[in-house]
Amino acid sequence: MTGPRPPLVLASASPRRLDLLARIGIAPDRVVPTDIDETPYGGELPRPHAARLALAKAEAAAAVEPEALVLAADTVVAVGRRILPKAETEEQARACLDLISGRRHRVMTGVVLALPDGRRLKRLVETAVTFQRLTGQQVADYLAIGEWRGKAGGYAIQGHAEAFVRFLSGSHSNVVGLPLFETAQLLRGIGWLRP
Ligand SMILES: Cc1cn([C@H]2C[C@H](O)[C@@H](COP(=O)(O)OP(=O)(O)OP(=O)(O)O)O2)c(=O)[nH]c1=O
Repeated sequence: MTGPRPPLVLASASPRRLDLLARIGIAPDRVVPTDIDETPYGGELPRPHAARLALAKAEAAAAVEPEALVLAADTVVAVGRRILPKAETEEQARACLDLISGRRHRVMTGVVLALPDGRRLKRLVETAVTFQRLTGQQVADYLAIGEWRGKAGGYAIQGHAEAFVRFLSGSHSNVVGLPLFETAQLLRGIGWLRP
């Protein structure tokens, strides 16, 4: 990147993404939450869905911050071709947990870096996760804690649900909401971060 380094804008209302970036020493200059419709299209597959929403968030923030470097992401939990919701009710969270109990599922995050020159750099990162088979009591106890609220797939690996994870293959930070290695790679690639 030639010339002065543009400010970094995080296009996300998620405190997790801010925390994740802080872990690798990155503090965005500004946070611009976006409010886009996150409803999947009929028959939309998980990967294109995550990629589409990440780009939509990036474009929404870039429209108000055209001189900035905009980082956006969207995290989706999928069982096969099925996209699980971001749990807003206990019933939704229970349905998600019943589906992923004892079964391998995938967590994918679309990441988009929007540059002031109009370029859009994209990554799609996938992590495979297998939970132990959950007992009715474990589900009830987990629901009572409330950590599922607003989380894709009805759980947060960075909390009590980590105790259910039998197997994980790929990026852990990707499950929390932002794959740090790939994000750093994007920022290094444009010279914003030192290689
Ligand atoms: C699976 C999983 C998801 N999540 C969270 C990450 C994301 O914040 C959320 C998925 O929703 P997102 O739409 O990706 O993000 P968001 O709504 O929190 O923020 P914004 O749209 O403004 O960018 O689920 C966890 O925190 N832990 C987990 O283990």
